[in-house]
Amino acid sequence: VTDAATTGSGYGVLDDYKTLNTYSSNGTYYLYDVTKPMNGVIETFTARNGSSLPGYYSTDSNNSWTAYSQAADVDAHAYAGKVYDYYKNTHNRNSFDNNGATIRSTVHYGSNYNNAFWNGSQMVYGDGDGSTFTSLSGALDVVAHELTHAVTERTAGLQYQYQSGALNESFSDVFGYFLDPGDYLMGEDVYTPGISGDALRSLSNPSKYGQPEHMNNYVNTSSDNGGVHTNSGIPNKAAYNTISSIGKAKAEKIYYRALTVYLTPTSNFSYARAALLQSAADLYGSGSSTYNSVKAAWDAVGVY
Ligand SMILES: CCCCC[C@H](S)C(=O)N[C@@H](Cc1ccccc1)C(=O)N[C@@H](C)C(=O)O
Ligand SMILES: [Ca+2]
Ligand SMILES: [Zn+2]
Repeated sequence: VTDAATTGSGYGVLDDYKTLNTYSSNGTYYLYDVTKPMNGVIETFTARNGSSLPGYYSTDSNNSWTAYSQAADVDAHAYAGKVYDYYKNTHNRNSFDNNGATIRSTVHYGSNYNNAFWNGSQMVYGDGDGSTFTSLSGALDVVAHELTHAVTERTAGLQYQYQSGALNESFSDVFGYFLDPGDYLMGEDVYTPGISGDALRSLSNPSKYGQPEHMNNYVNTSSDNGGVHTNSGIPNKAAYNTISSIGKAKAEKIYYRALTVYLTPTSNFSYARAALLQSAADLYGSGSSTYNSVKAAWDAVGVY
């Protein structure tokens, strides 16, 4: 019996049709993408609403992934491939370890689970409860957020607490924007399916969703690892200021260089400003308008 890379198709969480890089073996099709360079693999599993990982390979009998129960699998797989392609094509990074590590996702994690995460080895997505979230892999910015945690872990290693943790969260949101640049919203495609126009967070208006957007409003708390999902509003706003003044193409180069060259596990907001300024100087010159825009972006959020 021949095993082979195949092309399937199906519908995502938003009922959107897409083709899929799959694999056939012994008459069964797998969400197993072998099309990436240097034998990189992207593979998708289902936890079948349990909590053991990775769970079971997502399979189909005829390579037509059209069941509603498969929509989360379809998007986790397709969007992981998109994020792989982004890091390779834009930053010449071959997977999160820059050495072709297998990118593994598991969907249908837990019951009514309103979150997604990187567990140090793989991405994990809940189905949501249908009110706060629908299946979280249905949003490209969510997938990019989670895979960027893997990149951060292998590079800056920003500790997931207090200011370094808020930076960790912010870099995941910012690369979520770079993958999904149609808006400055985060999670809008899967957040509150019954309500249109809202989002979990906004990079342009963090305060719209309860986040501070200036250092004067930094929230001192021990919950949520020191408010990592709250205080990320401050670097998120600085990122919006940067992107809106210098454009996406320059901003993504500066952010990638800061993350991979300068940031460290204990970097705080002030150090992130310095790292981004140094990256801007390296790439565009210290007297450049680009450099001055990054400076102004962080001045505006009160981080020096
Ligand atoms: C398991 C413990 C929590 C891990 C937090 C993960 S990394 C996380 O930040 N998940 C994102 C998911 C996301 C990303 C982009 C857009 C929408 C939703 C997140 O922001 N989770 C929120 C709900 C949170 O944990 O507060
Ligand atoms: Ca978005
Ligand atoms: Zn996160």
